[in-house]
Amino acid sequence: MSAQREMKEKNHWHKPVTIIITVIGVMAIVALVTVAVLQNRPLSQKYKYGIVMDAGSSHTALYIYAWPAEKDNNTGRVEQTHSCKVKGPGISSYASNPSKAGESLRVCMQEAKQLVPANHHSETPLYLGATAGMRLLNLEDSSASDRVFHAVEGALQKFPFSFQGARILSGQEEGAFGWVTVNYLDDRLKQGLETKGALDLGGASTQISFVSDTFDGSESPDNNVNFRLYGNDYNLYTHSFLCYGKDQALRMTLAQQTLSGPGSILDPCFHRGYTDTKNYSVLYDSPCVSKMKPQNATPTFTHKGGGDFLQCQDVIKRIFNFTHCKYNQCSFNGIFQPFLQGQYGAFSAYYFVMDFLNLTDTSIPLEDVKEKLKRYCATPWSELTQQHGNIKYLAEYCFSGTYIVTLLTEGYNFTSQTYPTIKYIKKIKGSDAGWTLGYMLNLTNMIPAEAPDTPPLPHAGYVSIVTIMAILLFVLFIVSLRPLWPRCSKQPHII
Ligand SMILES: Nc1ccn([C@@H]2O[C@H](COP(=O)(O)OP(=O)(O)O)[C@@H](O)[C@H]2O)c(=O)n1
Ligand SMILES: [Ca+2]
Repeated sequence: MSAQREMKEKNHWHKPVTIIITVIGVMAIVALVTVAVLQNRPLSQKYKYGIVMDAGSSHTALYIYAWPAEKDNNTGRVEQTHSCKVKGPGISSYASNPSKAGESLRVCMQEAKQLVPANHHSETPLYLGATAGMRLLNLEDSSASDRVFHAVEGALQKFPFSFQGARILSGQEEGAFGWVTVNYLDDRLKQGLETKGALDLGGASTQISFVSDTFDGSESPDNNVNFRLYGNDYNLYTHSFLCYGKDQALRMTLAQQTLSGPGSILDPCFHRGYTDTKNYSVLYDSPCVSKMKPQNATPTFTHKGGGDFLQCQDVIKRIFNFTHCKYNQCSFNGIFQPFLQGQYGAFSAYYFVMDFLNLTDTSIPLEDVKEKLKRYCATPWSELTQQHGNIKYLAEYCFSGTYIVTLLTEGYNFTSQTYPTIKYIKKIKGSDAGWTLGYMLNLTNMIPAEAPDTPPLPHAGYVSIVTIMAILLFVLFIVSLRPLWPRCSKQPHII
């Protein structure tokens, strides 16, 4: 009994002062770590928003983007949180009734109003960018395109967002911003990795954009866009072919076959058994073909399908001009193009068409792709309508698939060897591939020219080091109290 009491008395761990020191020590560590962690935690996830409307030749789409508020000029990733497809045709189709163009956007705008939190409305920028449909309308009748823009702007200003204007993008902008989008979403820009080329196929124009080591812009300055992003310089080659989107290319191919104004044509790009009566004045109502309009033609012609891939390739090739090139090398129509380099992302109609044809897998050899197209084009129209019903664009997929293969190989010079460098893509990490995201990133200065300063340690590493150091300090403190420790556990026996 007395030995036990004596031991208790000698055991300083039971002294109130030691207990108090230990408790204070533990509390100090907890407080220190808590303050350090809280002070440096990633700030709470408040978001900022941006809205871009893509007024394409065939339709308009609205995209909402969001990003963490504290990181807008830094490392945060901007993501597409919503998209809305406007009902009806593209705004350029409302040339004779502009107010309807404005009205058509209302449903998607209402949706955006619901989805962006109300307290963010006034600070959310809203952009509308128009592409080749409006470029063509502007060429054809600039006051009609002004009226469409006026109506569209009036409609968009009625919404509580920060409307930044509606304008036509140049072909270079459309190509370059598509390239920015693909490489931003792939995280290639921030990490300074080799970039991917971008291939965009629209209805009225098509873009090719890529970085080539053999291109410095001197040979063809019009095709050169320079960027400095995250501390890296990019010398981008880009070209937009107006009229070579798939809908205008179809018109040009039809125009090629109706130059002499026949009453009926057998078109190899349409299926056997397909027949339709078309209006000459409608077919030639576009600056892409208006000069080819046959004289003294009947008002209509019968459009019949022949279903022959190889012949279809031949008529498509006729819309490309390969005869003159004042540069070392050209794609077509006398346009300079450097050597193809690296990987490519092909989106918009490239994806829609190849997806429908089950040909998005580019590990399928090019020869097999052509073989499959040959079989598809030879499928009778009755068989196709039985299989698919009367879906939109069904009659055009033979033409569109053949056009894509011809544009890529004959136009841009992809070969059987380089075809697998193309990937048909719709989305990257949840955001649609297209020019809209790149356009917004540029206008909101969201991609810095220089690499942002990053903290020397990631947050988790920082927390671990603070915790370890605090525990170490406490252990050192306890060790420094050694003279106060109980002598030896065997002491009671000695006594
Ligand atoms: N589901 C869809 C949606 C669009 N598309 C096509 O994709 C193209 C989109 O072009 P766009 O309206 O952006 O036209 P541009 O102004 O970019 O030339 C059009 O040819 C549409 O017909 C498609 O094939 N399948
Ligand atoms: Ca487009």
